[in-house]
Amino acid sequence: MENTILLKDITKTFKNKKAVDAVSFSIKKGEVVAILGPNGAGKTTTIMMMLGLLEPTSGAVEVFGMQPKDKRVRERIGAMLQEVSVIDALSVKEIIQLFRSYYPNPMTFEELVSLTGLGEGDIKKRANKLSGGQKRRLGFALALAGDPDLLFFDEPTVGMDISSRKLFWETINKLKKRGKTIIFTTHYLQEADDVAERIILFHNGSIVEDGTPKEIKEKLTKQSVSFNAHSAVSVGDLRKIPGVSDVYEKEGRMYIISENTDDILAILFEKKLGISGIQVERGRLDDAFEQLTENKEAI
Ligand SMILES: Nc1ncnc2c1ncn2[C@@H]1O[C@H](COP(=O)(O)OP(=O)(O)OP(=O)(O)O)[C@@H](O)[C@H]1O
Repeated sequence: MENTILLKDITKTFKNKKAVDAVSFSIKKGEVVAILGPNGAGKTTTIMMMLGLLEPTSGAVEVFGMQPKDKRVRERIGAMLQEVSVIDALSVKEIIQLFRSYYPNPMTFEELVSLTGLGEGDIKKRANKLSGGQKRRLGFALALAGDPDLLFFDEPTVGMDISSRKLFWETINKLKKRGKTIIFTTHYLQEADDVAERIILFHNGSIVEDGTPKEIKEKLTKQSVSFNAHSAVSVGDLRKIPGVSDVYEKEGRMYIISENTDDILAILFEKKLGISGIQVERGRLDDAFEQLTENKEAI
């Protein structure tokens, strides 16, 4: 399948600081990719290089097999970056129409309004009269104006209320169904877990993990069996069960950590301990993320 994006050994140095350090990856058409990592990990810098807004110090970036700055590339890209700066003197409608005019095959105005949830009242307003959330919606509409094949969103849901967030991700799902390639960053890991097919995890300018949310969680988090604690079952006894890596009691529940929760459940039933309220859980992406970035800090 055609690579939409190809990064070959990209490094970006600001003065003496390596913001991005020898990063390589490719993204295929139609992929929905979350770029995650703590503050300062190099996410925005990488996105800026993919957009052709920053030049790499070394390495090469290809988008649709061309240089990111190529006009033919620009016409197929939409981006919503952290700062939405617009022309204050124009109305929302005028700004959207202006952006539409830059592209050969723009989305219709009506579709842009409906996809981004801009209301009747909003489109008449001048840009400088918009609330933070309305500004994000306008930024979203401008990113979609050219009906692009490739979309970038840098922390898109910051400053959005819950319903705006829901609408935003619903629209992303619609765009995904249309075969668009979508790359986004977020600090809300649940969003990445829910929406992304692939997560590229950055830390200190390098990629430390690249895989599906499921793969990353399975690799980095442990499974647990928990049940309502009761006096007949002690932490010490549970620790003796083969395959148990840890046992602890928290808020009235007993947790058993193990790589093989099926075996643990079988043993618990066999012992007829009379336990209740059983749950089997896998750690969340937050846990994986925390573990990974903490470990790397120690190295
Ligand atoms: N224009 C610049 N001049 C100097 N240093 C910069 C510049 N832009 C970024 N940096 C540095 O490069 C590193 C990576 O920054 P970047 O903005 O890419 O991180 P990020 O992962 O997007 O972080 P955040 O989650 O905070 O947005 C940081 O240490 C940052 O201070």
